[in-house]
Amino acid sequence: MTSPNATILIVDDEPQNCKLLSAMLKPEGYLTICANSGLQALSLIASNPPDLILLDIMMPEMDGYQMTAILKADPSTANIPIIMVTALSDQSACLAGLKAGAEEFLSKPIDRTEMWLRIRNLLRLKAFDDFLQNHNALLEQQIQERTADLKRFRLAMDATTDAITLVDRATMHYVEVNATACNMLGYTREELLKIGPSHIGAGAPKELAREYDGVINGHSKFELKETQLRRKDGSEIQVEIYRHAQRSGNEWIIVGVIRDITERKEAERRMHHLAHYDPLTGLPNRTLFYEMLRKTLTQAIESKWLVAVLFVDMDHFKNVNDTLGHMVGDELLIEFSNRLVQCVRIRDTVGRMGGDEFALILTMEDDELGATVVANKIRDALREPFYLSGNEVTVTASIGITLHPNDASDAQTLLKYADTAMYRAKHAGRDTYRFFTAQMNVDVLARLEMEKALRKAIENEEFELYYQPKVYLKTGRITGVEALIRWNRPGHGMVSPQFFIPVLEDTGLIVRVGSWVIATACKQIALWRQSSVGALQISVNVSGQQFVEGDLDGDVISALTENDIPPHLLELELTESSMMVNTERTIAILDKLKKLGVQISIDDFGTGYSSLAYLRRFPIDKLKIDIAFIRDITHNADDAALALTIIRMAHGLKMEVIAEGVETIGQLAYLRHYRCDHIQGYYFSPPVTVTELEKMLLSAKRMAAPALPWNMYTVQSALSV
Ligand SMILES: Nc1nc2c(ncn2[C@@H]2O[C@H](COP(=O)(O)OP(=O)(O)OP(=O)(O)O)[C@@H](O)[C@H]2O)c(=O)[nH]1
Repeated sequence: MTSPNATILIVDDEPQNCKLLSAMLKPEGYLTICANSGLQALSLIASNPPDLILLDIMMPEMDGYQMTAILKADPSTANIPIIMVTALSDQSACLAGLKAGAEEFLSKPIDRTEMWLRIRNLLRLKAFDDFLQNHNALLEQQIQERTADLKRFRLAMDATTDAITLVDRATMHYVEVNATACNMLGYTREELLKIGPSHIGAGAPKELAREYDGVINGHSKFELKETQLRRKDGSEIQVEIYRHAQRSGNEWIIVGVIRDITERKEAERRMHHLAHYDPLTGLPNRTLFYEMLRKTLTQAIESKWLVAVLFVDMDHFKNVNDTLGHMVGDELLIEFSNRLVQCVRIRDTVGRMGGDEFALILTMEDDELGATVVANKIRDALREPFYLSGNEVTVTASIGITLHPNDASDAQTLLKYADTAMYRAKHAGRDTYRFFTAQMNVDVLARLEMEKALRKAIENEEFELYYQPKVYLKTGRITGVEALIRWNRPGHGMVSPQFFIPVLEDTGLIVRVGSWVIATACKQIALWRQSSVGALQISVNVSGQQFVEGDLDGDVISALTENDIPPHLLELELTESSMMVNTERTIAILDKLKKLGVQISIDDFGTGYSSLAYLRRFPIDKLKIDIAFIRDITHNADDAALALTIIRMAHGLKMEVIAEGVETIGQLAYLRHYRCDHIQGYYFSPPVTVTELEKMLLSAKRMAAPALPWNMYTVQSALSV
């Protein structure tokens, strides 16, 4: 402070001296305070520090030296300049004053100008000193704040889960890295600060420099890049780098925030795999298969290749699931897919379309023979049994083949056509292949048309029941009838069940139609009971789907109660294969109905599983020998032997036997001879309308016993061979 109104403390035990000095200073604009002793002075300084002290040396109690020493020892007063005022003229007193810490001294008598000059200079120095001290304190505070900031920043940098790196564009070296960067890359900080991003596989130096310049020049202000980095141990790490440029003086610093995305990438890879591959077999799923087929077709058009799509469906796979369980079914699907893969070349594709359906893409340079070769290869590969959890299983497959460009040129149509051709192979008896033909398309459309018409037929009640009599061989009398559905399709006349039953089965409509048959048959039983026809048993055919998807026991029970008829007048005819679906449930339903008194019969016996031992689990009253064995019974020894075995075994199990499709007297004679219980067939009557049947019943039509022995000798000699 140089302004004259600085405060000056005058310390002198002589009040006169104080007054004199005050009088000298006031005109210069200084404020003065006086103290008569050292102690008073110290107390004044403590409450109101002056800018300068004029201090007498010789004072009682505490002299000027002592007071100076005290003030200079205290940091809060050390910078107050002290001028010692002494009457002593010797040099040693002055030096002692300076030694004690005083800045200046004045000799009495005091020269006004000298005093003014000294005071002014000391005040100037003090002001400068004060300024320096303040400035230093400020700088120190700033440094402390910066250090704390940096510490916080470092802590934050090190605490983040992202790696942060600062690269000097000029040297392409790291100039700063956080702890996460070190952990992520497996280097120490010191090691990283000696290298640059190109050392850890971020890119070739030139390429990286180009990228950094792009960031610097603002082509991409913030740039996000997915890449791989190499750890110190050589392992790779998937990262996402977010980069931006920061100017630092004349240099550019590239700040990189690096995130480890290895897990995310793995999850993405897994999701992609799940979305495109079948988890059971590991084969491409339907989605990926389509994609691959589309790509193959594009390439094939360019290269003028032929492409074949094969649709492969296992035959009767459901039986494996139902008899050996789903786990074994799964095992079979895996093994089956392995065999398919082995049947094709590496460049071909095998995919799983769902369930037991697989599809293949084959590219061929010449003709469609290649497709036939593969289809046969598949069939041959399936000849060997599969060994699944201790079970030996043999399966066959039905294969549909379609060709590009012959049949279609887009993936969807090709696959649809291959599927259609596969169905044709199924209908042809399975274990075979079929090429798609234009006629198949026509058939498919006709089938769709029929499906639509059948839905309408259910609503409009266009179905009718015909009845075929069953004759008891001991009496020749009609003891029951089989209800056979007919469809009186408007504009088409009577449609044979062989055309529409498979469509009802495939579409699931059989469940609704099956219920209708049961209800209608029961109504008819009731009507006959009330008429002169009397009690007559009707058997109805039941589909496996009625057990699984329908409410068979509910349908039967309500039809019986609504019409108030004794349950034994209703017989359910089931095929062997329908009993193999969901066996436990089927047995439970049949047991329930059997307990009520409903009769159970096995239809088409001999064509399916044909294990009597297995069938013993079911509550069966009657077996119906399939028409296929009856047809040639009189001249085919095998058929005759089989029919005989069935009759004997069934009787052994206390079941009755009925033969269907009996058309000739020879067949009748054979069956009667070997004690078949009932027959049904054109020999006695074809299926007829209710009216015709009623006529037959009322006229008590019966079957005369054939005159024996009708070519029985031929049959017997054939059997004895
Ligand atoms: N074990 C197992 N079974 C499956 C799987 N996916 C579907 N299925 C079963 O596969 C069967 C497919 O049967 P379908 O093709 O309709 O009939 P099928 O018995 O093979 O008879 P056809 O094809 O007419 O010869 C059904 O019973 C499904 O329940 C699966 O991943 N594992």
